[in-house]
Amino acid sequence: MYTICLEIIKRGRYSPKRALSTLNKSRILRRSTRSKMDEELKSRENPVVLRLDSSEFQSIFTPEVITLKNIFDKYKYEIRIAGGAVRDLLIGLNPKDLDFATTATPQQMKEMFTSENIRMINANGERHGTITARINDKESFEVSTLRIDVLTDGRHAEVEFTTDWKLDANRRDLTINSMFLGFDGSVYDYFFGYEDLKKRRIVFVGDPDRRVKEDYLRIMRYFRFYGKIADKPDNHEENTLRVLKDNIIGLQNISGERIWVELKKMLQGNFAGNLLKTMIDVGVGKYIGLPVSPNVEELDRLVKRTEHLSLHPISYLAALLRDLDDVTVLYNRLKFSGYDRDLAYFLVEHRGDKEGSRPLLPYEKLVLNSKIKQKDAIEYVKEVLKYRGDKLFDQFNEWVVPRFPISGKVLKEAGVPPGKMYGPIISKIKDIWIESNYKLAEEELIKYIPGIIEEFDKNKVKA
Ligand SMILES: Nc1ccn([C@@H]2O[C@H](COP(=O)(O)OP(=O)(O)OP(=O)(O)O)[C@@H](O)[C@H]2O)c(=O)n1
Ligand SMILES: [Mg+2]
Repeated sequence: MYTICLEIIKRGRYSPKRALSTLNKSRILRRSTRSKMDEELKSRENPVVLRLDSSEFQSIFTPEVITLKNIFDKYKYEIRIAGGAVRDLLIGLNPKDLDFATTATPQQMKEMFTSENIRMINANGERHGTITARINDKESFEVSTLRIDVLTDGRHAEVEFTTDWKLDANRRDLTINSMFLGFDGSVYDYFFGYEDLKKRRIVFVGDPDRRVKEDYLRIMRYFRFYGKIADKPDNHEENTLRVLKDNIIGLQNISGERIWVELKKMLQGNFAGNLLKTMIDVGVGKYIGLPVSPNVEELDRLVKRTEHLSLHPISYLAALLRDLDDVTVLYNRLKFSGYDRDLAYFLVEHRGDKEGSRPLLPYEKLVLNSKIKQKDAIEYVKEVLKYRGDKLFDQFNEWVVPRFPISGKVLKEAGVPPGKMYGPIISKIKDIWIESNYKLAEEELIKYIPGIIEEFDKNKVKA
């Protein structure tokens, strides 16, 4: 441990004080321990488990990807597609982005790309072994040097580069995310990820406790990938849930933004409501800004009545919140977008609205009198109707927003002197127009102006 400590200080990335405190907080994996673990870890001698037919993966080889590959070939470095893209291809999904892994060090990549006149962007990743190359000014690719995480504090890692593919697979979170794809279609799978994918099991690579302690965000990722891969809502391994529970406090140091990225994707996937409940059971709630006793009964009701619908991720969270203050606390922790925040406020405020004789009227009013963008208000109303499981959803969907005929220009032409009165007058006429079910036209509406002004004047005198 002493040697590692000295080495870290020597590398100059940490001050001696910070290095010591990081060491105290973290798990040190000495190389001897690491190789012992590797021996113990169930892994495969021959990692090539299958060869994909070219029709299964050719579509990802754009001319830019081929250019990238040719450069690595020319300099005799190995390069393979890594992680999520391999997983997605194997389950028949089109990967949305490709991450590459290579035996070349960042320095070697920099020299190679410089000689080949390839632009490199975002130098920040270099410390962790990632170089981003921009090919043909069209596509950017992240290429990461194979690495092991020597030192982790649950958020960041101090890395060491390697040319051993198995060691790089070994530092990844889940078996299904630890595979590589060669350009000839070979799938390299050291830790039985392909089997787990087929069995729809979400399994950490090696010791789950160690994996989670390396990066506590993996607690959230576990649930996200469960929703993506599993075929039953509640088929977790008991030991895995226990490990997540034991480590839950680690989430407190993970940024809200990173948590929200994972949580949002989880809530957009399968079994969102069930998984949210399991997350609460393992104790995630208080670390992600949910109230001490989230309203799980409301979530249950929501899930039951909306089974056939796809809800906005915010709806599931809103169900757990009891009032507007709860929304503020959640927003302060997760820092979601202003749109998402206002949707949460809107849902909590209007999910219990009572129905009158014109059931759509309150929703029409929300849109027509909205202070936010009309387009957003329409989306919010649709979501609240979905949330309520309301039959009105289809009816509201067909509703065409009518055009309000009165503007400042009309008032001016009707002889109202310009000034502060325009806003309140327009708003009053709008109410009359809405109540008339949008039947009254401009000529009829302007007839109300004198009466409205008279009433305002009377109120002014009284005040
Ligand atoms: N906390 C993390 C984050 C990422 N990874 C590894 O880095 C890869 C890429 O991470 P990311 O892009 O976040 O996830 P993907 O698996 O690619 O999923 P997505 O398709 O949603 O991007 C993962 O597959 C996994 O091997 C990891 O081990 N631990
Ligand atoms: Mg990815």
